Amino acid sequence: MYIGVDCGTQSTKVVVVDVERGVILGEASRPHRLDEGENGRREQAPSEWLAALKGAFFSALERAGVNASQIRGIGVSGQQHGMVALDADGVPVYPAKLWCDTETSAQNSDLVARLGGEAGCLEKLGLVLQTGYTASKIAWLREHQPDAYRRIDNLLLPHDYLNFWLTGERVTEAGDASGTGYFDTRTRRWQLEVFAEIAPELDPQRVLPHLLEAHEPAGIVRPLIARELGLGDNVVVSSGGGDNMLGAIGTGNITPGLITLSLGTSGTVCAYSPEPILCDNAMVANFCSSTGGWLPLICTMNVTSATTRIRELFGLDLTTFSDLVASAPVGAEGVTVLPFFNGERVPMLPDASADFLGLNSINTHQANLCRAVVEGATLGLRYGLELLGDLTAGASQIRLIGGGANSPVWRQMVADITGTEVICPEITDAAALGAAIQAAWCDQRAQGVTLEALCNRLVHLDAQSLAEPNLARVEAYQEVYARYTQALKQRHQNV
Ligand SMILES: Nc1ncnc2c1ncn2[C@@H]1O[C@H](COP(=O)(O)OP(=O)(O)O)[C@@H](O)[C@H]1O
Ligand SMILES: O=C(CO)[C@@H](O)[C@H](O)COP(=O)(O)O
Repeated sequence: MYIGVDCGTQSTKVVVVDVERGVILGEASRPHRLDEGENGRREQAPSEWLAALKGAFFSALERAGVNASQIRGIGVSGQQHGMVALDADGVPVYPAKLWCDTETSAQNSDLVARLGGEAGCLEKLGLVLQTGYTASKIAWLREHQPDAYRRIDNLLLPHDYLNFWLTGERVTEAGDASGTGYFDTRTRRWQLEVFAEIAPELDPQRVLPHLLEAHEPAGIVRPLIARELGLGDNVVVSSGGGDNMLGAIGTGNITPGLITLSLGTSGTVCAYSPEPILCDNAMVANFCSSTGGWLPLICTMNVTSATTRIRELFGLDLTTFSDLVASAPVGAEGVTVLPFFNGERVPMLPDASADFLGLNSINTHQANLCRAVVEGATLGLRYGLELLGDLTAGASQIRLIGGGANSPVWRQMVADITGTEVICPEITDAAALGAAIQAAWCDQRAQGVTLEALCNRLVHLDAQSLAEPNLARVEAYQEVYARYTQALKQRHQNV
């Protein structure tokens, strides 16, 4: 039995997997709070992740009917980019600034300029720095919290921090490290010249975690934690990775030809490549995978965060919201929403706010507003999919994951807006499943067990979730998408 953990933005999920029988035995989640403030500040206390992990761990085991002593290995997936800066005692010097924090957009623009603009970033890092990546968060801390900055002894990402708590080891791997902004995604090594530009006073040998290969263990669960969780001795913890990297494993996206699309707090689209990617469009993140390959990706910042905002504004539960979305026509009678409540990464508008366009006395009602915000979030992902261009060539199916994938209405909308067949894995929290699969790979690789074999055994698609594009709606969405891109163009001109 193996455990997969996924520390997302809104909650931490845990799955228990029986690898021999190829079944998921139980899953559970626990929420965390998001601390939002002026100027795009979005932070979380890492202690909340630990509390959520423990709560979800015990609950998932109970649901699975499994005793913790039966667990052989754990894999951890985490929201990407978050800055977890620890002091010499392993205590955070400041709350974790998250991937969706845009308070550091000025520091990001400054860093991009100092690295020689987009071309300089591509040459040095293999990707263009974006607000949200870890680099500008460190630069921000240096400028705004110099006392905390001076106490930094280690710079980890959320999944590294959970691995550190489990094992006591300060390590990372290429998938998540590629979202720091001080890592060369082509050579899979830290980029020390760029790191010195961001944090000249910090010694990279001391503060940057040791880089592992994806199949290597982060360590063994330390005795104190093993006792607390009821685990046996020598439980292995795999390298883990960013949630998008482990979501790719959990959808079987470990060879070219598939697209994984996530409707989580963020929206992401990614495709696997066995070779390094050097897409020169600054919005494409040329990340590494957590399997030894590469995973070019686009990320939009306002997906379920945006739909939840409107749903809660109207005081609706998920079912009523979904029914209202389904009741409105394609295109919401001319209402267009650019849902950039949190600023946006793709398109690159970190300081943007949301726009509701085309409202008139006839079309302004709940159903259209609900549909338009879901359409706006989904049209943004089509825009991202188009940016990936040839990187998704040959892919005939979208594997849909994340909380929003539980909605049949949304699944059909993704199929109609992208014109591509959509299917969900049995478990929409594919990142947690991917983490469990990676843990089994790490533990059983020496016996000749391959990642491909494990994915074949454990990634089951849910035939009930299949959504085929409806030709009439695909056609209708061409015009809606044109309206959306026109609104984007207008927005860019106004920035
Ligand atoms: N049936 C559904 N329809 C629409 N949204 C849903 C549905 N089920 C869950 N969600 C939304 O999914 C979000 C959580 O998604 P998740 O992928 O777990 O996020 P994260 O990993 O970023 O924490 C919540 O905002 C929740 O409201
Ligand atoms: O920043 C990115 C990807 O670059 C986000 O995708 C985060 O990794 C957060 O993921 P979710 O909480 O939405 O799953």
